[in-house]
Amino acid sequence: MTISTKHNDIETITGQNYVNEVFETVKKRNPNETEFHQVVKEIFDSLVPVFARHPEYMEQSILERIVEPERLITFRVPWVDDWGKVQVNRGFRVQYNSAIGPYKGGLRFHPTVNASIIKFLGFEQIFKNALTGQPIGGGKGGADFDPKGKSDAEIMRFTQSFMTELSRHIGPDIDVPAGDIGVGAREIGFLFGQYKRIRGGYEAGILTGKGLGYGGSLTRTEATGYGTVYFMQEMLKEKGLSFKGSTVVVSGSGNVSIYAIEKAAQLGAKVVACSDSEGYIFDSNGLNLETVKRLKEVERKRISAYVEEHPHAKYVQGSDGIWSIPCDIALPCATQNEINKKSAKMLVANGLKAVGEGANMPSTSEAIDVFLDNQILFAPAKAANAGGVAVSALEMAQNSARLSWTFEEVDAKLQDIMTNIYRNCVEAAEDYGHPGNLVVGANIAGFKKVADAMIAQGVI
Ligand SMILES: NC(=O)C1=CN([C@@H]2O[C@H](COP(=O)(O)OP(=O)(O)OC[C@H]3O[C@@H](n4cnc5c(N)ncnc54)[C@H](OP(=O)(O)O)[C@@H]3O)[C@@H](O)[C@H]2O)C=CC1
Ligand SMILES: N=C(CCC(=O)O)C(=O)O
Repeated sequence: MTISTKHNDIETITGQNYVNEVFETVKKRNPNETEFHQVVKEIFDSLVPVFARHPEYMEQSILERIVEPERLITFRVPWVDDWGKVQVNRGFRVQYNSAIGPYKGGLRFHPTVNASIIKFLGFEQIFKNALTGQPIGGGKGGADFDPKGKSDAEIMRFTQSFMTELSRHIGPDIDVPAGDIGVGAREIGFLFGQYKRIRGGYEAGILTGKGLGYGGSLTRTEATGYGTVYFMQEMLKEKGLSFKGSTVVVSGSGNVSIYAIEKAAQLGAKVVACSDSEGYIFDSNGLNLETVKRLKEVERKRISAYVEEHPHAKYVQGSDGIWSIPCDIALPCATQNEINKKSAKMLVANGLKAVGEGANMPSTSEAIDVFLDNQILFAPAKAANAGGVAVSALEMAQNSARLSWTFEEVDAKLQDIMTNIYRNCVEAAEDYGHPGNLVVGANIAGFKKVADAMIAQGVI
């Protein structure tokens, strides 16, 4: 069905004109949302060659539809701190796109969370989830709550208040949240308990990243970090490179970072540095991961405490400085825009061979240009870090079937998924005239799957 649109002379409208026109509308409709604009521009620019071959997407105004969330919910989150003082935070959930499945995406608790952050993460999630091959749509949520320094009791009271509101909008076949920055096993547990209390029934599939004792999946904790390394392994292999014997720098020291370090080391790499939001550690012998895990996952300490146990190591204040350390492979696994143009140039000058984005949008667009212009192997976030949400979808499948797979079974599925994502990105890049550019490949491969489903389902 061809719907006539304002583009009545489609043949003269190039894909770039169409993209530019819609992007201007996006900026006007979403003023000052810089992170959201950044991710939209990257994805839109990748899609230009698609419209030349598929004018039907322009005729159906697919960009105008896909960039506008199906709904964005904000809500008040009141809670009482340990001194009896009432605190108020703002909660969000963007239910971005359900063309290929229920909304699926993490929850981020961090003081910087706002509509722009949630929409950038949610828009990115649509295409990431499509790349996994799993039946999951795109969503994301969170709150401007800072978990750092809060007691377990305060975390519980905040998450219970947050879920009291969010529970109105989610369900195992509607919207399934999970973890992200500031939302780990502890927070997921409290969220699940409150949801179960409100629902009055046991809906295991309402959240993923659950504890193993109440419906969680083996390998989910490791999945994002492992998956990033599995994706990189595919990319390196094609160039005769490997993690074995490579020097690696990994930013962050949270869930994604820790398990990227673990898998890289298992493959024979020497991981010499990691960071947190206050600074980074450098250990020329290779990081002692057991120490990092205990400091971060058990004692909830700053990464600076590492040097008290390993005095030969160095702690430097300021997390940005980590990119001055010479390495073969950089794995940014902390947060958005952590690698800028200056850091990218420094990495390249120091002998960088490959980048794997474990975090969401960790490289600025200028940094990506530096990597691609210097033929650095670049694994973009929506492809490289899709292992987490992919195993979340496997957790949903296990919950639906009321069974549990072994660690090895899930890990094998994860490896297959990451290999397929890599192949699909390579093929899409070649097919649309950008061989080797996995940014373009990932965006096109993810977009086409969602766009075709949207067209099949009519103008809704
Ligand atoms: N968890 C998941 O399943 C997935 C997560 N991701 C992405 O991976 C990244 C890390 O997430 P995750 O490991 O889950 O989160 P965690 O909260 O477990 O860890 C986040 C890490 O990044 C650091 N960090 C956070 N904000 C900043 C900042 N502004 N500057 C420097 N460092 C910072 C934190 O340091 P500090 O402790 O000092 O705050 C911490 O070391 C995020 O971009 C997330 O969106 C992507 C796919 C899946
Ligand atoms: N935070 C995540 C994981 C989302 C999920 O597992 O639903 C991401 O893909 O960015």
